[in-house]
Amino acid sequence: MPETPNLDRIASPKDLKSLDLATLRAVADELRAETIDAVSVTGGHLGAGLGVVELTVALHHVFDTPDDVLIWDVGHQCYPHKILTGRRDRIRTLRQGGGLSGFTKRSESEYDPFGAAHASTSISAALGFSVASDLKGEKRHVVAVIGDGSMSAGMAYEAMNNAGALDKNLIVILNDNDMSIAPPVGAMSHYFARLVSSKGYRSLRRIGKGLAKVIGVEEAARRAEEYMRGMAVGGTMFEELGFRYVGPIDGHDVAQLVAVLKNVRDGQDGPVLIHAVTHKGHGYAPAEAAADKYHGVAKFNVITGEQAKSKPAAPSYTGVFADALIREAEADPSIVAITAAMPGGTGLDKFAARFPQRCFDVGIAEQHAVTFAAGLAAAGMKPFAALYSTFMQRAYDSVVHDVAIQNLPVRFAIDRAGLVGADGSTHAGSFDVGYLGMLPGMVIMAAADEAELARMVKTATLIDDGPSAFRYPRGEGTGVEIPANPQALEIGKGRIVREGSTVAILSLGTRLEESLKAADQLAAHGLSATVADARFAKPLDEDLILRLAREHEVLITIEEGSRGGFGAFVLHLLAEKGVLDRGLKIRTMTLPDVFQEHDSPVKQYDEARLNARHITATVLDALGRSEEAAKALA
Ligand SMILES: Cc1ncc(C[n+]2csc(CCOP(=O)(O)OP(=O)(O)O)c2C)c(N)n1
Ligand SMILES: CC(=O)[C@@H](O)[C@H](O)COP(=O)(O)O
Ligand SMILES: [Mg+2]
Repeated sequence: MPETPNLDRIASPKDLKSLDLATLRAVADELRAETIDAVSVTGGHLGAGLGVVELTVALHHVFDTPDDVLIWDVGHQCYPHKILTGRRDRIRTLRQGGGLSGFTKRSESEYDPFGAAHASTSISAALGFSVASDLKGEKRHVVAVIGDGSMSAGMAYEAMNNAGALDKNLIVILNDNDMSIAPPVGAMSHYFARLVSSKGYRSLRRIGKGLAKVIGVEEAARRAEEYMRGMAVGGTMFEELGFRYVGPIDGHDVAQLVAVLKNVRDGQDGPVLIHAVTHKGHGYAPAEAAADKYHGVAKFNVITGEQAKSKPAAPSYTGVFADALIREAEADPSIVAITAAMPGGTGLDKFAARFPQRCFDVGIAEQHAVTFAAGLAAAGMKPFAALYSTFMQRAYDSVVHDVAIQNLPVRFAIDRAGLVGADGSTHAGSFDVGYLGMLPGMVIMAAADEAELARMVKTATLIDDGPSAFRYPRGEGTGVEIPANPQALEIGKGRIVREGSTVAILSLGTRLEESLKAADQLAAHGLSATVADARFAKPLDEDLILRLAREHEVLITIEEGSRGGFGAFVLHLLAEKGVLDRGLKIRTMTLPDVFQEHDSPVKQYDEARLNARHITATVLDALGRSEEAAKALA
C-alpha cells in the first residue's frame, strides 16, 4: 500500500478546507496512488478516476459538500470522490459482493446526492436540485461534472436548453479528456478540440506551469484567475445556450482549479460551464499509454500495469456476434452496423475494421442510434443496431414509434442480456424481453449458446418484414462448436433438447445448461424431464408449449429476464387456451422483482434462484415434495 501521510489526515471533505495549495497537491498525489492501489486489487473503472483526481480535491476544497450538491455523470470516475468522502476504509471492496458500488449511489453516502451509471443525466438532475433549492429558499451550490463523451447525448443539451432558459445557478464542469470509452466521435467532440486549441488556453497553461516555478503557486493561481477574467472568449455554443463559459482551464492544475472554482462560486449569477481539460489515466504511465486509457481494468500489477486477465476457455458471445455479422455482411452489402459509443463492448470495432464505411459509432446517443437505424431500414438497408440491453432502455420510444409502429426491419443485437456482475443493477439486462415483447410485430430470439447466436444472426438477416431482436449475455460462451455456415431458424419455433415424461423445463436463453443439469438432478429423484429451448420469446412456439403443457405434470419456464417477460407470455397463452383450467402445475422462474446488487454473475444467478438446484427444488415443491426440495437447495 502506498505511503499517504497527507491523505491519512482527510476523514471527510471538511479536512480539506484549511489546506494550502501545496498540501492540496500532495493530497491529490496520494489520492491518485491510493486509487491505483485499490483498483489493482478490485478491478474496475480506473482511467476516468485518475483523470479527475485534482478536480475532485479542488471541488471538495472549494465547495461545502454534502450541503453543496456534487453530481458525477456516469459515476465511473467517482472512486477518488469515494475515498475523500468517508469510504476509504471500504475502497478495496469496490464492485465486490457486499462492497462499495462502482458508481455513485444514493443509498451509500450523503455525498452521493444522485445515483448514476448511465451517461448524460447529471445536468438534468443538477438543474432539478437547483430549482428545488430556489423553491425551498435554500442557499447551496449545485455542481455537475460531465465528460466530453457524455456530452454526445441529446439529454445533456435538453438539460442545458432548459437551464439556460430558467437562468438558475448551476455549475457544469465539462471534464474534457478527449476520450469516451473509445476515442470520442462527432461534431461536438471536434468543437471541444477547437476550444482547447485556442490561444487563451495555451497562455493559461504557460502561467500555470511556467510561472508557478518562478513566482510560487499561490501567485500563479491569482494571475491565472485574473487572466481568465480578462479572457474574452465569447460566442461559444454554451453562451448561446445561456451559460457563462469559463475556460478552457487545466484540470490537473490544483491552483488554477481552486482559483477558478472559487471565482465562479462567489460570483455566480445563472448557469456557468467550466471547461476543464484533463487526461484519462493521468499520472499512471501504463494507463496513459493504453489505447483505452485503462477505462475498465481487471486486477493488475501496479508496477508493470499488467492485468490479470485469464485466457478465455471459449469465445465471447460478443465476439461470436461480430464474426457472424461480418460473415453475413461479406455476402450482403446492404448490411450496416450501428453502435452507441460501445464499439469494443459490442464487437463492432471488428466489423468497423472490415467495413469502415458500413459501421457507425454515433456516440452516447441510443435514441438517435435506433431512429437512425430506422431511417436506414426505411431506405432499404439492413441495419443491425448493437446495443447493451440496459442502454437500449433509453431508446424505448424510438423502438416503439420509429421502428415497431412503422414495421421497419431494424435488427437489434442485444448484448449484456441478463445479469452482468460487477456493474450491478444499473447495467443488468433484465427488461428487454418484457419491453420488446409487448410490441406488436417484434420478433425476439434469445441464444442458448454461441452456436445458436450465430444462427440467430443469420435468421435476423432474413427478417425483412418487420423488426427483430436477438439477445445474448456478457462473457464467454459454452465452448460449443460454432457452425461455419449457420442455418437460419424457423421463426417462432423452439426445439426439444431432451425428451422426458413428467416434468417439462422450457428455457429461454442460456439457462438451458442449468436446465439440463436440473434434468439430471431430477432423474436422481425418479423424475423424467423434458428440456426444451424456446429460442423465441415472440412469436411463441404455441404448438411446442401446448404440447409440453399437455404431456407433462409440471411445466417450468426459465429465463434471464424480469417478470413480465417470457414466462408471462407463456402464461397468457396457456390462460387463453384454457390450459390453466386443467390443473397443470406451472412455475415461471424469472429474475426476482428487486434490483440486484453487484456481485459475480454466478453468485447473482444463485441469489436470483435461477441455477440448476433451484429448478430442481421448484419442480419438487410443485409436486408437493417439499422435504426433498429443501434438501436439493442445501
Ligand atoms: C447511456 C449510456 N450509454 C453508454 C454508456 C457506457 N459508457 C460508460 S462511460 C462511457 C464513456 C463516457 O465518456 P466520458 O463522459 O467522456 O467520460 P470519461 O470516461 O472519458 O471520463 C460510456 C460510453 C453508459 N454508461 N450510458
Ligand atoms: C461505465 C460503463 O457503463 C461501462 O464502462 C461499462 O461498465 C462497460 O461494461 P462492460 O465491461 O460490460 O463492457
Ligand atoms: Mg471523456
